[in-house]
Amino acid sequence: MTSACFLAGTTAALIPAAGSGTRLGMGPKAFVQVGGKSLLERSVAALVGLVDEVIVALPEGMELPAGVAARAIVGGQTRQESVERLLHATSADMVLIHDAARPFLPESVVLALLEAIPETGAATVALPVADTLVRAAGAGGDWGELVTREGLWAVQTPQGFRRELLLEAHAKAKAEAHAATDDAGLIARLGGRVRLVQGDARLFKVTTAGDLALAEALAKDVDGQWLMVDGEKQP
Ligand SMILES: Nc1ccn([C@@H]2O[C@H](COP(=O)(O)OP(=O)(O)OP(=O)(O)O)[C@@H](O)[C@H]2O)c(=O)n1
Ligand SMILES: C[C@](O)(CO)[C@H](O)COP(=O)(O)O
Repeated sequence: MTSACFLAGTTAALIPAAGSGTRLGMGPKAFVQVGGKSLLERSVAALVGLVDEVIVALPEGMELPAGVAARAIVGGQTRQESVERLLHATSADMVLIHDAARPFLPESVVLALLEAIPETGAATVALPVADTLVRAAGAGGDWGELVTREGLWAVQTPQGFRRELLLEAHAKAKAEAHAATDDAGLIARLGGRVRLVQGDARLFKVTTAGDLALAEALAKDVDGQWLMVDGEKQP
């Protein structure tokens, strides 16, 4: 039984961490460290204790850092393939799919997601878009057309599912050679209801160097490494 106790049956956290981090350019991104801990270590630590097991998909030839409370499998050539392999590596009733690249995962968000899954069997964290959006003109560089942000949400992870439901959606996507960038969309494309759960700005995905700088700063705060002088945080 999960310590969260929202769900009947067992729950597994499945962490796709087999990416090459091309846009960051520092090698396998899950192993990049912020504040002395890898993105992977931070993502696993945020889930251990809230689920019954944690499984990580790693690049071929790589191993989990010592002390990480999870087991590892070899990931696929795409995130979609890595998740499919993770789904087949567990018999849990419910699964949480969480990018290792989103290392700052508040417990409150995990609990809210776990509570949302039973209604439809599929839920994802997401944030309402707060910026003005524009579609660039041509190859980019110039303002093209305004895109209304009304009703738009930016999808984050974790995403939570009845495992059988997501297995079926992945199988259909594979049979139809449909490539997707996330998992909830695979359920929605088949007409399944997906609950949107309020995410958190701290759940940003470390994708580029700018994100890494933000992650370094947040890691200091999260790890309580800020020096406080007269009530002010000092870097
Ligand atoms: N074949 C892959 C590709 C991606 N991922 C994982 O999926 C998450 C989101 O992917 P992304 O942020 O795009 O990571 P990368 O693919 O490593 O980045 P890039 O696209 O810049 O190469 C990451 O935790 C990444 O490790 C994975 O498990 N298997
Ligand atoms: C799954 C995801 O994090 C939801 O926003 C996103 O789609 C991953 O995209 P990436 O290009 O694989 O980083």
